[in-house]
Amino acid sequence: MNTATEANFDGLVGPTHNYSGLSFGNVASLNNSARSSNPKAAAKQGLTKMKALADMGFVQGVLAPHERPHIPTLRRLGFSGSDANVLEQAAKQAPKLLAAVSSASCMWTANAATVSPSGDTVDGRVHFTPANLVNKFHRSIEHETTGTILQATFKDDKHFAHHAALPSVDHFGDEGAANHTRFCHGYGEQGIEFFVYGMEAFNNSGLRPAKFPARHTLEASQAVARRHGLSPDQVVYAQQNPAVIDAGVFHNDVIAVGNRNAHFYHQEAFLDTAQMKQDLLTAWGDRASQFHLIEVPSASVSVQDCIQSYLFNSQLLSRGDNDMVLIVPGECENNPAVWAYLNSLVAGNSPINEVKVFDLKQSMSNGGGPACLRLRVALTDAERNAINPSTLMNDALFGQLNDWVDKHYRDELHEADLADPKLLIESRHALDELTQIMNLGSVYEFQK
Ligand SMILES: NCCC[C@H](NC(=O)CCC(=O)O)C(=O)O
Repeated sequence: MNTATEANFDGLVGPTHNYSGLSFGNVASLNNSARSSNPKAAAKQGLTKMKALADMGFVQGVLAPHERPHIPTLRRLGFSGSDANVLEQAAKQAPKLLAAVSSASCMWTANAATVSPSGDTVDGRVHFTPANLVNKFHRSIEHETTGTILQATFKDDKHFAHHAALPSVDHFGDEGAANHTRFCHGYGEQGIEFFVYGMEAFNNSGLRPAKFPARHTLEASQAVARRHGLSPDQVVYAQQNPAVIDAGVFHNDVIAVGNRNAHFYHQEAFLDTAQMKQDLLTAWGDRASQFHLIEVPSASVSVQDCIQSYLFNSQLLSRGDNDMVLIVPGECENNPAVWAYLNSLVAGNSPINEVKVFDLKQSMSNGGGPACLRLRVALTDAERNAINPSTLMNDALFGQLNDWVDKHYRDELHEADLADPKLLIESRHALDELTQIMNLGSVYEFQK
């Protein structure tokens, strides 16, 4: 029998993880700028979550971090000389630019790409489009390396199709799977791909947020759906409520999460909730009674509580039919309204039967919870067997990566440390070794 499963590929936190306040519209990023970070703890918190999921029986992969500070970008922007000179000049003349090219933001792999499983695509392959992340300069430099790492992980073109990112311009602002969910009966069957956008680029009369940017456009999602060869009647689009973007919900995965036959979302998440429900149920077809719309009312959990706790930035994982576990960050347990809601949810008769809490404080302080840290890839057995096996989490890889973090990572980093030429050298040594551990080949510019 062809049993398909959902794999989660988490971003391994890079050695330059820091808080620089780079993401306008992301409340945690802005509130924690100027704080010092702990890259070693950040990487270990992520590894602990990955290992726990692997131990629970889920297929768990690892995506390598990018080379940071990114000297090639600084050269493109006019800095020259040796790498040490480039760094020194940038630190002196444009420290905020240096912070931007040093961010470890590629750890949030929900934003790495949009993935369409083979059950949904016209050619029966798994399709990947790296997200251009054009709305934030520090993230707009990720997609090329992301594409290279995805290709080194999902190598076999019989099974996997890799596209380039969409044009890097606001009209096609694409934040990848942070705004994309798939509903299905079994992971190998044809599913419904649900794309959520912040605004329409080519329709000036459409509603838009006023204070914070809409990072993702409808036109970007439509282009991804065309490229991936999705069947139009299996695609649903919905606009995010501009008011929640203005409150700090910069990605839809801060206020909704879906899996198989369950959509778990906040009452205020969408501009037109009734339409969203109707469109999903129409696409689902018969057996509509098996589709769970779990709407959390504002009276139980406010939008502010969603943003503070990251209740919906959780991983909704299937252990079997109608049996799901929700992976939430520690902040949910510390928020009385959210914790009370979660306790009533698991006691009720939704498919969500258990909640597991993880400490991801280092990532959360930049606005990244459990769901931001993972890219979901539904895979058939044949596709799973075609993945680079050195990227899959198990006891051996967990041990190796923890030792590697202990050897190379600092336990304190301030924005000012980004100018330290030793940090650049340390990071390159670390990544060079990582490409051997994970059998990636030469994926970084400094290796070429
Ligand atoms: N899906 C979660 C993404 C979080 C990410 N934060 C950041 O890039 C903050 C980086 C900083 O401020 O140092 C973002 O906003 O895209």
